[in-house]
Amino acid sequence: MNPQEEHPTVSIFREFLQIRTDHPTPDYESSTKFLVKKAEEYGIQYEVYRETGLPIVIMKIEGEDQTLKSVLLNSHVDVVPAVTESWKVNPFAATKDEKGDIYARGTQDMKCVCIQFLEVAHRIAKSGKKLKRNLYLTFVPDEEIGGTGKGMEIFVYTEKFKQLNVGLCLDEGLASPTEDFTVFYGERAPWWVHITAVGNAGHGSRFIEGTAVEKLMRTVNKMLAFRQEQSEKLHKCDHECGKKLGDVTSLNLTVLKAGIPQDHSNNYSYNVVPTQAEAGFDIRIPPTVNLEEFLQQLKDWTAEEGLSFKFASYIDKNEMTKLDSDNKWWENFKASAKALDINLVTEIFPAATDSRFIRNLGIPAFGFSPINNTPILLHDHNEFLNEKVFIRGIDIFMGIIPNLVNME
Ligand SMILES: CSCC[C@H](NC(C)=O)C(=O)O
Ligand SMILES: [Zn+2]
Ligand SMILES: [Zn+2]
Repeated sequence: MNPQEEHPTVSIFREFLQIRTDHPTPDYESSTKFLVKKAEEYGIQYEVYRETGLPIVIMKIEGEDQTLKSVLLNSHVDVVPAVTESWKVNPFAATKDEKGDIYARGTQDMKCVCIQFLEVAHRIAKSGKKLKRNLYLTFVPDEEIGGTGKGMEIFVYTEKFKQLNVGLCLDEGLASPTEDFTVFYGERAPWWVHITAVGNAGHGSRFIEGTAVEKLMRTVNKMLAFRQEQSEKLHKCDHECGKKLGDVTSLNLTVLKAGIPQDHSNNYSYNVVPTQAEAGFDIRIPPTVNLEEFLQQLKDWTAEEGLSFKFASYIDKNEMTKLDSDNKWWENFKASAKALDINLVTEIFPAATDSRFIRNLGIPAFGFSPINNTPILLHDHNEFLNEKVFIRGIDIFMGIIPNLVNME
């Protein structure tokens, strides 16, 4: 290839980035059409599964032994919205600068991995050599809005998923700003809690007792005190004991509502004590925390009369993938990394991915995006990935995935 020419897989990546799969109205029909066309071109078996209500593209490279558990490469095709005014380029144009940095929403999260997985399948199919196990690729919708409803949460309970007979799943990780690569073996449980307080009304000039806001504030303050404890645990300990964000419980007050609107012009009735006040928290709980005990903690925080809560996101089970010598997949993965001379760092993913639905079925899953020496820019403005890092990622996957699929 002429050094001036763009690597063909980079061109495919840039084309895929231009497909508008951003929320709130992801164009899944176009991404499906794109992937199907590639599968046809590469001679890879595929089907478009629509039973969950949105298209899931499933590709298969048949292995020698159908009785063995398969390897699943799962990626989501949707991306979060981009605030165009805050970007230095159009976030859906996949502009490449003189350094080879490609700017677009989804460069890191996770259209890079979609195309890397596709290229790995392409190379395996092209080689004509059969691997031991079945290799599947799934391209799923709606991960960015939780994977619930029509996404992975539903798909993993279908007969179709069962038929895939998955033994190991690879899914997204995060970019690493250093030379090392990060592998995620679990993630924190995302609990989104909406607390409502009701209390007494009255004139704003009086000392009204038992107001909704007062009750809510007491709870909010208890929860923020817990937040402070956890933050100190992370920050005070950072250098001494190497705690990472994924090892502590984070809690953010992300919704706060009270007050009686007066009209439609942002005015409030400042002299009316409102009877209702609400707070929403984004809580992320490490898999080492007992979720039943944490639920009890939440009940204790909201025990005062007039307070209630409901979940906007909740899981009562949060399995990790064990990284011990009994996990042959992990041993195999590590051996490949060693042969590639890359250094792996293992962590708990601080946010949520579709892997949680896989791990909760008891299936091991690794979150791994082969991106190093790159700032973590998922969901951020000016998200980018360098083309060389992207291409090296395919070689890294080629050094890992066939070994996993060939595992005895
Ligand atoms: C409750 S599911 C939400 C999923 C989203 N995932 C990422 C990677 O940002 C999150 O963690 O907020
Ligand atoms: Zn993602
Ligand atoms: Zn994301």
